Amino acid sequence: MTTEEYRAIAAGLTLPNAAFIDGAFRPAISGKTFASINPATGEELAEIAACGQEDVDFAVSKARDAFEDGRWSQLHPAERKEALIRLCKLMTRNARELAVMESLDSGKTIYDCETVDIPESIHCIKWHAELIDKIYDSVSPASDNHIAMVVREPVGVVGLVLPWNFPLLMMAWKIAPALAAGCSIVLKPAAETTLTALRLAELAHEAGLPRGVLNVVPGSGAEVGEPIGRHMGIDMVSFTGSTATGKRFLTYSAESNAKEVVLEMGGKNPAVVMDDAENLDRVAAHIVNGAFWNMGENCSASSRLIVHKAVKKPLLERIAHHVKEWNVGDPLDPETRVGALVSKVHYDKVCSYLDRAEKVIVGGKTHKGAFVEPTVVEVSGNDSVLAREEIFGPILSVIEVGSFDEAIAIANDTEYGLCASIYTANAKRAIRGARSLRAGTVTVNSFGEGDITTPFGGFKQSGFGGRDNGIHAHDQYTQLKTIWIDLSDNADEAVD
Ligand SMILES: NC(=O)C1=CN([C@@H]2O[C@H](COP(=O)(O)OP(=O)(O)OC[C@H]3O[C@@H](n4cnc5c(N)ncnc54)[C@H](O)[C@@H]3O)[C@@H](O)[C@H]2O)C=CC1
Ligand code: BAL
Repeated sequence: MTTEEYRAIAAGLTLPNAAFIDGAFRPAISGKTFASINPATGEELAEIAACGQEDVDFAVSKARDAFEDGRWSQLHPAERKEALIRLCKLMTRNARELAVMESLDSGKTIYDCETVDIPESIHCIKWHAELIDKIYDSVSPASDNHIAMVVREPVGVVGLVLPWNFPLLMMAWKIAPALAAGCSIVLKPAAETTLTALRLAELAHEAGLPRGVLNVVPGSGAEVGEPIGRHMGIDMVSFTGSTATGKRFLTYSAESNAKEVVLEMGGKNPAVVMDDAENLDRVAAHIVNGAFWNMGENCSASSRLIVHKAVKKPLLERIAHHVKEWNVGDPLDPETRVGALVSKVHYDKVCSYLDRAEKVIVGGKTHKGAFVEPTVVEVSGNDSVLAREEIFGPILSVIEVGSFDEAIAIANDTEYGLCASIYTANAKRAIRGARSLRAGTVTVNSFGEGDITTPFGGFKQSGFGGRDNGIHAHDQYTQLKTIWIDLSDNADEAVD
């Protein structure tokens, strides 16, 4: 496919612009709208329904009706599985359209949308669909006179609040296990990136998901996110986004109905390179990918390079070489590897960090239309603002160290604990490092987030209450029930 061909698809798209509630597109009850902007061009893509409290109330009541009457929650697991598999087929049939929509809305490269975001979203939904009729309950080892069943039940109506960096993929990470478990959903996409969420809800309806089960309510954090967090009719919230906003959901829960809260939040993820790391060229390629993939707009981005002084110079030379492969350009050009940042607001934030950079080693240029070159900066130490704060842009901060213990101490000297990497040829060091790094995912001699089979979430202020992905994701959307059955004939025994 060429850029012109992608542009032609973009020009022919019908963009969804209304809330999707109870199986139908609906304008906001207030009639208000907000503009959806293509960050690469600054052009308006659509006017989207700006929902508020009354739309959230309506969506929750429809989700509750759906949950209580069992049209999805009590459907035979095999039928739930079939509906989700039909959804995957529809997504596959519409994959190119979804990829172009995602790229236009977020500034992500069409290359990533086509090779990661859309196929991995489909894979995620399929994986959880296949799991539905394979997870089982248990019987506890109670006494001979009793039998105790430990069963899992769907948690009920769940609120899902999404970020803008992987709009469709984060939706898949959350709706797939929630729907597999039998929950009903009220979902808020980030205001910057609403299009694919609305289109996916429409496709789910076409695939046979009953009305009211998957509701998408676009709008701002204050007008839709907070009402979801505080809603008395929502049993659980799963959120991905910044740590500051994530923590608010704990307050919302405490001040409303003590709903369960699962938070997947920020990261300032270290990549530790020891003096014995093998194949520095390969290490450099991983570091560059970890730092600059998805424009660095990634909670798991390796944004801090903690490198032993013995290999710093050759490693930085190889990093500078690999950065050249990450060309900045039109997101709809299939050759582009670094697209636009998600918005002008976010671009300004990333630029403000660049302005504070003490020593730029590679990159550093910015271009109108929210483009920032992959940039490597050397910082004086881990106290530098560039080493401490989540920038969420293509900026890699380099910190020099002299020993393994110093490297681990600096790696752990952060409020975050989402991901970490260690590069070393020494097996003991690799294992000691992996055990000492306080992060939910540690990769050895590579960058990555695991895959759909492995739980994803953070330690410290990166995560709270549960994990996305893997079989563990089901824990978020189910609750345990004990059913204790008395088998005795004797009334006295029964009291025991
Ligand atoms: N961990 C991650 O994956 C992400 C981290 N971030 C970080 O957050 C920074 C700011 O980006 P934002 O888009 O402002 O992130 P955010 O955390 O504020 O937004 C995430 C979601 O929460 C909603 N939200 C915002 N304020 C809310 C509130 N008061 N109550 C309820 N919901 C609310 C947003 O509308 C969005 O749907 C980024 O620069 C980045 O550092 C942003 C997106 C994803
Ligand atoms: N990288 C997937 C999770 C996130 O960025 O929020």
